[in-house]
Amino acid sequence: MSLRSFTIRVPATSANIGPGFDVVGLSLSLHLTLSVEYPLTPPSSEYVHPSITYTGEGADEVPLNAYKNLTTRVALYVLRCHQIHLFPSHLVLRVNNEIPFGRGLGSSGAAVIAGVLLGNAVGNLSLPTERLLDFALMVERHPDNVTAALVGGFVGSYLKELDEQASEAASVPLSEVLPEYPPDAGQDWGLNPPVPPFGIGHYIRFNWSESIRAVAIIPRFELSTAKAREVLPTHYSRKDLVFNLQRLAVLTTALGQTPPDPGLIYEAMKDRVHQPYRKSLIPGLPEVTNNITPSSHPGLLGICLSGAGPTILALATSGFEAIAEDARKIFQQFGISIDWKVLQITGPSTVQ
Ligand SMILES: Nc1ncnc2c1ncn2[C@@H]1O[C@H](COP(=O)(O)OP(=O)(O)OP(=O)(O)O)[C@@H](O)[C@H]1O
Ligand SMILES: N[C@@H](CCO)C(=O)O
Repeated sequence: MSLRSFTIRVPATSANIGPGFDVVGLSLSLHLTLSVEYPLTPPSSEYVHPSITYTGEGADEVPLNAYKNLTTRVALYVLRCHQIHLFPSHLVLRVNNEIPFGRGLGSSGAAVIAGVLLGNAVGNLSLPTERLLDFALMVERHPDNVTAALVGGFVGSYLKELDEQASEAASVPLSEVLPEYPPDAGQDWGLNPPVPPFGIGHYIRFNWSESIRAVAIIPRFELSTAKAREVLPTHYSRKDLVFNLQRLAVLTTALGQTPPDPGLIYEAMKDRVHQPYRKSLIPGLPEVTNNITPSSHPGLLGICLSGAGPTILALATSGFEAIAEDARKIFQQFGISIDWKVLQITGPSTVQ
C-alpha cells in the first residue's frame, strides 16, 4: 500500500511586543508538529474518519475527534471551500505540541495555521502564502499571531478594509466557518462555507538583530484571549494612541539594529492600549515590567506582556537567568508560580 506522509511544523508566537497591539508578532522556538499519513489508495471502499493522537502541551484537554479539534476543523473548512467535503480516508495525525495553551504564546494561532496548511496539503490545493493567510484570518480575526506563525520572524501586519459584501463574508460567526459536526451528518450548512475574500491580510517582515533572545516568563495559569480582550476599552484618548504609535515606529527598526540599544528599546516597548487594562487579570504584571529594567538587569532590552498574557516576554542579549529568577520572586509575592524559557526567533511554518 503506498502511503503519503509529511510533517507540518508551526512556531509559537508572541504578539503585540508592547505598543504593537494586534499589529506585530514574533515567531518563537517552540513548535506545534503534526505528522500526517494516509494511503494514496484507500485499502477498503468504506470511508474511515481521521484518527488523532496527541502528546505534549494541552494533551489532557484537546479534543481528539477531528470534527471538534481546532486544527482539523480549520483544515476541513479550507477543504470545503474548495468543494472537497471529506478528509482523505484513513488519515492518521500524530500531534506533538510544545506551546502551552492560553498563556499568550500563540497556541490557537499555531493550531489555526497548522489546520490551514493541513487542508492545503491533503487537498493538493497549492495555495500561495497570501491565500493561506486569508483562510487563517477568517478564523482568527487579529493578524498578529497567525501572520508571524505562518511567515516567521518579526512581522507587522494589517487587515484590509473590505467592501460591504466582503465584510459580510468575513464577519460570519466562527461556528459557521468551523462547523463541529461530522461531514456525514447531512446538514447542508457544511457544504457551502463562507469563502474568505481575497487579500484580507497584508504583512511585512522587519529586521531582527541576531543577538536578541526572548525570555518567556510563563505563569502557571491560563488566560483565554477572549477574556483578556473583554477588559479592553472600545475608545482611547488621542494621548494614549500617540504614545503607542511613537513607540511602535521606533521599536520596529530598533530591534533590527546591531548592537540593539536598550536606552531606545526599553521605553519603546511600553504600552497604553492593552497592558494597563489587563493588569487586573495578571497580578504582578506592572510590578515585573516596572522593576526589571536595563539598569537593574544588564543585558535586558525591554519587557512586555506576551500576546494577551499571562506570559511576560523579556527581550535581552544576556543576563537571562537573573531576569527570569527576579521575575519569579516578584510573581511569588502575588502567589503566582512561573516557568521560564529562553527562546530564539525562528523561521516560517514548514511542510516537509
Ligand atoms: N494544538 C492545538 N490543538 C487544538 N486546539 C488548540 C491547540 N492549541 C490551542 N488550542 C485551542 O486554543 C485555546 C487557547 O487559545 P487562546 O487564544 O485563548 O490562547 P493562546 O492562543 O495560547 O494565547 P495568545 O493568543 O494570547 O497568544 C486552547 O484552550 C484550545 O482550545
Ligand atoms: N493582539 C492579541 C493577541 C492575542 O491573541 C491580543 O493582545 O489580544
